[in-house]
Amino acid sequence: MEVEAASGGTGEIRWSKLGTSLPVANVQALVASAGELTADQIERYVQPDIDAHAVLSEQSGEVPVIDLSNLLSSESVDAEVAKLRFACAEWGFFQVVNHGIPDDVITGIKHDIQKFFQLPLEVKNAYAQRPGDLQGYGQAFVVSDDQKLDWSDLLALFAQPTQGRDMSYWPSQPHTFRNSVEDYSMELMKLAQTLNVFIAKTLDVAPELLADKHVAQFLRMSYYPPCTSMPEKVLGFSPHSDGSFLTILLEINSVQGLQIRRSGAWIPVKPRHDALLVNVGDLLEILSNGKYKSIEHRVTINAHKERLSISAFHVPNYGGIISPILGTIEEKMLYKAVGVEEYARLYFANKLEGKKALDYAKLSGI
Ligand SMILES: COC(=O)C(/C=C/C1=C(C)CCCC1(C)C)=C/O[C@H]1C=C(C)C(=O)O1
Ligand SMILES: O=C(O)CCC(=O)C(=O)O
Ligand SMILES: [Fe+2]
Repeated sequence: MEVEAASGGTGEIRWSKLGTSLPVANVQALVASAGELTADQIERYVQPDIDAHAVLSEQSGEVPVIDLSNLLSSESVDAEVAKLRFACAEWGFFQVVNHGIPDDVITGIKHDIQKFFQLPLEVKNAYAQRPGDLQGYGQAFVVSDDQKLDWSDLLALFAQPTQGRDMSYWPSQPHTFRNSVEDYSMELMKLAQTLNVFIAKTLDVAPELLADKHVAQFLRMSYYPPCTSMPEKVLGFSPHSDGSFLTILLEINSVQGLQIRRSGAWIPVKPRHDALLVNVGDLLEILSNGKYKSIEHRVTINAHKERLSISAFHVPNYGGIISPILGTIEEKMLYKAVGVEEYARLYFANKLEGKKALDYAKLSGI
């Protein structure tokens, strides 16, 4: 599909004006400059407690796998819905296979994101975040001069609804980039809506109640450079839960790095070339009254290989309100009703710290 090269988002869509991150060094350039990092630079990235001892690699193959073709077939739907319910309730993460996204769309986005991050810094900087804006090339969630920094760079784009896009942030190099992102974004919107229908089934609520929960889509393309000198001391993405309703992740180059927190341990997720990884976000935890948990996760860094991924955060309308829906409340309401804008503002105003943002929505007693 052709993407128009217009610039400027529409006035009523204010998603990306949610604040900004403090400017910090470009990590890819830091690594490419090859020289030893100064002690001050090292200090900004060294994490005090990575609990490497708590990594349970033997459980890495256990993340549930959901077969979308089984959900779409009348003979197998009930059994697959039960698997989906288990995945959302017990893991908060699942791999989706037979997701129906055409191979050329996946190949295109993977290729073009890799090409974008290979461009010279000055070319990428033409899309640098501007003050007050979440979108663009840079870093996120840096709110103070003394916090630990993540070992990664990112390109963040507001992708849906299309009238909210600011094309001045959409790279025109490689020349296929915009079309690849457009095609991938549209396919993911369809997938998210389909998943929504079945998530509603797992909660025994009418699908219409979830239909407006995936209206907007924000894309984060992450580049995690290798770190030869101290890979076990830095993190590509600090522990956090996603502020979205549902996140869909494509691991671009199959380098392992993502770990999810389960029973106090960290479980590495084995990349699967044939799957998309889906996770429950904070807003779905609220809507399901805590039946489904947005699970804390983090990204570790490889000593020799770069890692790339694209996360698609699906969220309701900016003006929407999320609260536990009837049918999910067994005894009492555990979360209060929260405005999506209100939650988004809170989420971006602070350093990501595990599931701390969600405390805001918790009613006392939990
Ligand atoms: C882990 O990152 C996120 O969860 C996230 C989510 C952002 C959002 C909300 C918390 C509420 C609704 C809107 C929105 C989708 C923006 C990340 O968003 C992007 C934006 C930047 C910058 C980024 O790094 O990821
Ligand atoms: O890169 C990854 O594997 C995960 C990224 C992530 O957690 C996020 O974008 O929220
Ligand atoms: Fe995440």
